Amino acid sequence: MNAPPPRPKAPGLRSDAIKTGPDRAPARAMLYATGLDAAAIAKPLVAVVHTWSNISPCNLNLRDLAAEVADGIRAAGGTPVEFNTIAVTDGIAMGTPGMRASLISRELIADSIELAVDGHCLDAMVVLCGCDKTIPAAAMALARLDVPGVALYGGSIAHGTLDGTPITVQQVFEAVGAHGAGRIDDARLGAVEQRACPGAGACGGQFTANTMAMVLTALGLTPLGLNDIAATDPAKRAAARRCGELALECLRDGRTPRGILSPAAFRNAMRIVAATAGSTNAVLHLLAIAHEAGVALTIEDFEGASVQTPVIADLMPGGRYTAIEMTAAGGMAAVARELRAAGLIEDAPTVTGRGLFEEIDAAPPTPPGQPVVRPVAQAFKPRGGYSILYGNLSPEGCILKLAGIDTLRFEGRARVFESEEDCFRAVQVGRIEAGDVVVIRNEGPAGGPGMREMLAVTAALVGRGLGDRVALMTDGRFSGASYGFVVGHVAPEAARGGPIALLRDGDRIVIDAVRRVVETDADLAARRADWSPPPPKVVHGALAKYARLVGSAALGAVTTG
Ligand SMILES: CC(C)(O)[C@@H](O)C(=O)O
Ligand SMILES: [Mg+2]
Repeated sequence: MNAPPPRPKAPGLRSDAIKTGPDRAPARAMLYATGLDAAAIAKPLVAVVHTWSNISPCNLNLRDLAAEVADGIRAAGGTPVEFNTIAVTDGIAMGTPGMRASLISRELIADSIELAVDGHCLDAMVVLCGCDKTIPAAAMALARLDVPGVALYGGSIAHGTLDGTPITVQQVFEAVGAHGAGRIDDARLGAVEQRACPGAGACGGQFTANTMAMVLTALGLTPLGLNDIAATDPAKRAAARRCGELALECLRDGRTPRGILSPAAFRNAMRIVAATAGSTNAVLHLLAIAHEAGVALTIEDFEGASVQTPVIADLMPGGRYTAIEMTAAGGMAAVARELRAAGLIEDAPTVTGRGLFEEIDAAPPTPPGQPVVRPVAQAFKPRGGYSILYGNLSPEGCILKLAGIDTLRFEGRARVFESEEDCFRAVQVGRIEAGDVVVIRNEGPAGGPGMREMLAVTAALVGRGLGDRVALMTDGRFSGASYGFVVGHVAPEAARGGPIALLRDGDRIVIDAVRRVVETDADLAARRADWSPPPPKVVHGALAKYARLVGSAALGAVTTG
């Protein structure tokens, strides 16, 4: 890996470059026009970056929080400068061609934060993020820019309730499968759909957004506890204000992200993901964040973390509880406290200037009798929620999600699909049977392009009662709400000649988490001569540009050199 070069740090404020001296009069004229006076211009200019959008609940509260951040910045002696960037909502795009934009948006968000903050020589930043890709993008931008900064997650959505049971968007996706199989009627599907998502906030299980929010805290980029606060909890406003103040403290103390993003911080983050059976997207995103921070992290490091770390939180999709119930049970501090007691996380610097252990000590005690988080000695599962496999079908490595399943080996016959849509249709019309290994290819970072999440398919399988009787492998990825015997991120991907491209219907496939292999006895070498790369699906625009630039999923699917 090429470590990114250190960022030059001149004495004084970065923003002096745009506001100090006679030459800068035009820039000052612009700033006066925005309503600032000379005193405000002289202060540190602190970016308030957010991914607000009203297309979905995930980022809906971020404009309100941005106003609180700005107040915090002013109170601490800075001048806030607000701008927003985009978000692509997986819960809306899922199962459609639009989902190709999802992972690509991660790079665009990180790039746009870089360009806006560097383009105006801003001194520090607070990034407010809400849904899956906006969170890793915030961390990537902080690591890449290395200006003093803080990230804050807008918070989880509350869960809905149906028949007295908490439900989330996961149950809506699964209801689609149950409806397709004739197990529920239109009225029931309508009730699930109406009740699952009661307001602002990102998807409410240990799906990608909540997993990545914990990752931000474990990495030290958000003060412990603040990401646990739900989107609609009035306490979120005070948290936002605090982050505004904190950005100024970081600037004053010279505390920057790369000083926080140590190898220990990444080890802690991997352990938190394993212990909460979180989203496999965390593997992809942590590799990308490490790439920006210049920290050597490999996909194989995730296996070590997962083997050593039992699942100690009983969270959807594999477990029973929602994010709101997790927060009531003590949230991230409760998990971190148990992992620390078992020697499974390390002390590491955080954005507050205090170490992670000091933050854990200062957090409210874990409520007695809570059912969600257990001590390591009474873990729900002996090992973490994912495993990294290799073999003749994935020489660079791929990810098996272990959340929600007890099987460690699956052997079956390949049912090969060239796209998610083809596979989804086959599931919905009942053409997939117990014992099949569903292969969905040409959905990788370059081939998709954009490495779509296969939630529509995995949820449809679960909804038909096939979740533990069918395996799935893909060069695409999974939603945090996916579970079942599913292997994703198969690398190299089909479009770049990975062996998954050579599979045919009926080939015997073995997926074995004990031997850590994904393999076939089909004579792949003999088929190689007949293979040629598929033509690009998109030839113009952002998707085509991404397809040309993106690297392997086993390296985080990054586009920066
Ligand atoms: C729609 C979801 C549940 O947010 C999904 O995209 C995820 O990755 O968790
Ligand atoms: Mg997602």
